[in-house]
Amino acid sequence: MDPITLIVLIAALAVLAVVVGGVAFLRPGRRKTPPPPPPGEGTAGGAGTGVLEREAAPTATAPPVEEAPPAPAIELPPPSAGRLVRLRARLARSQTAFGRTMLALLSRDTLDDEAWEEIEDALIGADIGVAPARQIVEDLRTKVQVLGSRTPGEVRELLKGELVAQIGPDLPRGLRTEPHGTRPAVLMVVGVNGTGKTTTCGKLARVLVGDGRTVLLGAADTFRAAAADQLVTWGSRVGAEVVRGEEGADPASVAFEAVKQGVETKVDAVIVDTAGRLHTKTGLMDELGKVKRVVEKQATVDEVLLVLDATTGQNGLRQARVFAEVVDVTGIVLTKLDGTAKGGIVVQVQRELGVPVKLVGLGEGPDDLAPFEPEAFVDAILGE
Ligand SMILES: Nc1nc2c(ncn2[C@@H]2O[C@H](COP(=O)(O)OP(=O)(O)OP(=O)(O)O)[C@@H](O)[C@H]2O)c(=O)[nH]1
Repeated sequence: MDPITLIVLIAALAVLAVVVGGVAFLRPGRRKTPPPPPPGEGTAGGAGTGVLEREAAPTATAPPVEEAPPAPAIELPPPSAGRLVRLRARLARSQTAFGRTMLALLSRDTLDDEAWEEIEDALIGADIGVAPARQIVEDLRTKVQVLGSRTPGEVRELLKGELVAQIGPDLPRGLRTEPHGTRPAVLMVVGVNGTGKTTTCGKLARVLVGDGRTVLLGAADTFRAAAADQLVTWGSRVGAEVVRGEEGADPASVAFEAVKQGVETKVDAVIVDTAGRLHTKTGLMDELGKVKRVVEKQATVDEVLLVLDATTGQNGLRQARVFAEVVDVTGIVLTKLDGTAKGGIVVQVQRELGVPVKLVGLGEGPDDLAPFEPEAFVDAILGE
């Protein structure tokens, strides 16, 4: 091939290459796929290319994802220590009339027989009971004679000493809530309906959770379905499971299941709410006795707490006595102390039933249940 033909051939090949390359470069569908749009973009149509719109289409038409309802927030109640001091204003409101009367009477210049009688009447009026009232008056008379003249501070200390002594500062008031190895502590709550029994179970669960324990609630008050519903509400607020049965189910079987589940799930404490119908003493004895027996097949019953409404006075005390006769009560929960000026019931109920008041209810709020402390109680009655 001569050089001229060769040059012409090379030039023709070069032109061909440029034409083919240019066509290839201009062909559609060879572009790199762009990066996915940031969330929320590129799915709404509008300015995007056809490819992007087609790819985004499934997302745009996907059924809306149903949002799960927000889980209820689990509350962490405050610890129980010092609660009575924090709640003393509740007591003061209802009790200071008694405290003020007593201090005024004892501060009189002359304390004659009539004055001492008035003091005794004021004590009896506060539901302290006749025998303890007489005892207090007798002691105070002797001390006042020894003292001679009395300053208001001395009068207050004298009275405080007498009231605390009658309440019994050394009675064992601690709740037994420690688990036994892998077995939970079991607390049974008994008492007449309407005294605040179910509310007490709920508040007690909060007390224990606030003190760092895990709790399971047993709704063995199968007589009133609303009581179980109430417990479920209390439990859900602090993350405590509730074992309940059908309305009218055997209370003992619910209590058994509750303790069984408590053992299996290794909670620290099981609180069992019971029905408090005062049908007949034998019926009550059978029912509570059976509940206790079946529970004891799996765990020790550490506390049987009797709930008593402080506003019901003698009548409430009479009913409470029936419970104390059919089960071995280990402690009293005195509710509604915020609604009575008769705080002396603490003294009477302990004497009558022979068990210490361990907890007091001072309102309808969830954390208005406090461990009972005699000194703080008397301080609240007498005012600071
Ligand atoms: N003021 C005040 N009210 C209280 C206290 N304790 C409970 N109550 C109220 O008393 C009412 C009765 O309480 P419940 O717990 O339903 O009574 P219960 O004894 O369980 O009654 P049953 O479930 O029928 O056995 C409720 O309105 C409570 O809020 C308290 O210490 N102070």
